[in-house]
Amino acid sequence: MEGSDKMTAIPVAREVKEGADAPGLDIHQHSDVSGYETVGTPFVDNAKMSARNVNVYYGDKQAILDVSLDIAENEVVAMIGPSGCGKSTFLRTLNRMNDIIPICRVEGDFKLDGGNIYAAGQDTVLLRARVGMVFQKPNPFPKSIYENVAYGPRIHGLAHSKAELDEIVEKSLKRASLWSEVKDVLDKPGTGLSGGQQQRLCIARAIAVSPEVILMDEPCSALDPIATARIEELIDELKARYTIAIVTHSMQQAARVSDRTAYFHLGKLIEVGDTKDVFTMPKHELTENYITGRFG
Ligand SMILES: Nc1ncnc2c1ncn2[C@@H]1O[C@H](COP(=O)(O)OP(=O)(O)OP(=O)(O)O)[C@@H](O)[C@H]1O
Repeated sequence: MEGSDKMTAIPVAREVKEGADAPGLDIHQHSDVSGYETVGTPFVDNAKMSARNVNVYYGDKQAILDVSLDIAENEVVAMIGPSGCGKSTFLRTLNRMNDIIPICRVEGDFKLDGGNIYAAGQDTVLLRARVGMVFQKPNPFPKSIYENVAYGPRIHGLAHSKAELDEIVEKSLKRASLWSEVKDVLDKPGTGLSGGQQQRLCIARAIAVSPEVILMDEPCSALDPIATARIEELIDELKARYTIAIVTHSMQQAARVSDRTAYFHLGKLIEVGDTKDVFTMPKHELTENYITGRFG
C-alpha cells in the first residue's frame, strides 16, 4: 500500500520478558473470562452496524459471551484472536449466516443503519445482499466469470436490460481489481482462474448486488503472498465505498488493513481500539500476550 500511513509491520507491544519475571502462558490463567469487561472503544458515533449484548450458543456450548461492538461507516474492523475464540461465529451473526446452522442460537440486538436485522419478517436474502460475505476458500459458482457476477443482480432485479447487466458486471469486476485480467475471457469458467483471481471474483460477486457492508472471513488464508497483497490493496480501496469487517489469523494483515482491531478470547471481546494502539499499546494483558506471540 504505497502512500498509506498504515503500519507495514507489527511493532512489538512491549518487550517479551523471559525467565523468572515472565507472566507465563496466561491463557490458562484466564480460562473463565465471562466476567471480563471489554477494554477500549466498542462503540462509535457513526455506527453502520451495531451488535449489543451478543451471546451465541451451539447446542449447550456458549461460543460468544456478551459481546457488544459497533462498526463505523467506511471503516475496516479486524477481528483477531486464538483459534476457536469465536471470531467467525461473531462475524456470521452480522448477516445471519448462523441461521443456517440448526444447533446455533443467537441472542442480542443487531442493527444495520438503525434497523433490527433479526426482526421477524426480515428477508435474509436481502440482508445478505446488503451485508455481503467473502469466505476463506474462494467459492465461485461452477459457471462462467460473467455469470458469477451477473447472477446476484439478476435474481435481485437490479438490471432491466442486458446492457445494464453488462455494466454492473464490468463495474463490479473493475472495483474488485479483476477486470483487466478477465475482460476477454468472461465466458470462461470462474473455477479456471487462479486462487487469488477466484477470490477477487468472489469479491466482485459480493459487490455486484450493491452491498453496504462486506464481511470477510480469513479471505487470504488460501492465497499466496502476492495474491494476498492484491486483496489487501483492494480492501484499502473498497473501504472508500463499503464498511468492512475482516477476520484474520494474520496480525500483520490486521495491522496493514484495519482501522480498528478487536481482540477476542474464549468467546469474549477482550479489547478493541485503534489498530495502531492495540498493536503498540495493548491495554489488556491477554491482548498483549497474543500479539507478542505467547499464545495463539
Ligand atoms: N457449526 C458449529 N457447531 C458446533 N460448534 C461450533 C460450530 N462452529 C464453531 N463452533 C465452536 O464455536 C467456537 C468458536 O468457533 P469459531 O469458528 O467462531 O472460532 P474462530 O475464532 O473463528 O476459530 P478459527 O480461528 O479456528 O477459525 C469453537 O469452540 C468452535 O468449536
